[in-house]
Amino acid sequence: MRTPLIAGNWKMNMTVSEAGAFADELLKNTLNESVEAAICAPFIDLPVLIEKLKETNIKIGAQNVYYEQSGAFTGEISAPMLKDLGAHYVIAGHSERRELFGESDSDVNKKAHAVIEAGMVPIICVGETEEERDSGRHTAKVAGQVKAALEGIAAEAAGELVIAYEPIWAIGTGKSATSDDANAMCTSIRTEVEKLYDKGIADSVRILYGGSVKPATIEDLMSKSDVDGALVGGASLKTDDYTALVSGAAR
Ligand SMILES: O=C[C@H](O)COP(=O)(O)O
Repeated sequence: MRTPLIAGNWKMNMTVSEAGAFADELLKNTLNESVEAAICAPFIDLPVLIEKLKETNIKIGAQNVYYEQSGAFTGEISAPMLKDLGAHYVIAGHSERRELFGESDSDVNKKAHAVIEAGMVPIICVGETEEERDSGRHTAKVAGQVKAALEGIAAEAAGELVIAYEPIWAIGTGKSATSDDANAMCTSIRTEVEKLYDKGIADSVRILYGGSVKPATIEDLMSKSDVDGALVGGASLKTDDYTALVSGAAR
């Protein structure tokens, strides 16, 4: 049985003061404990979140990482730095990074390796453009991204992974995939993982859907067999919506 996961992705939002205030507000709410809750925040917000939420089960994650351990890489943050800080998750290959910052499948794979080697869990993002879906290439595109991201990842680590299926056309647009379409893609991702490893690993990998998920849509998504939670952008920025998403993800 896979534990449902709601991972907020704050993207480039929230100053340190705002992050601190969010944590203080969140502490007043009761989060459903049968669901794993995580917040992936800008690097500068991680210390305040980790400190303020340390008595809770909420896991804190980063939104990016550089795959080298240390060295002359001005402006970058390494996986060992994030681990030392207390991060649990690191998003790798979000479509905004792929599209706006030129991140390749190979970069995503190196990032996933670095995160695992440092003892954290990558949330690997995959997803197709609207044009790829309209032309029927979405399944192949996503399978290719999964295969490339998992290249060389050992079976022991693979079962712990989180993969987020985020159709690019549904991100921040208010246009969500139907729960059936989301589930069909999550199923095909699980099938790809089974091809690369085995059924046991495919059954334990958590696969999230992302793209305009709101408190009003989470229950329908979670009623589907292969959707294990959501990676949530906009709706994770308000404590009450975030709390409602966690409640709605309970099975
Ligand atoms: O990582 C989260 C996704 O990009 C979804 O963002 P959104 O919920 O604002 O559409």
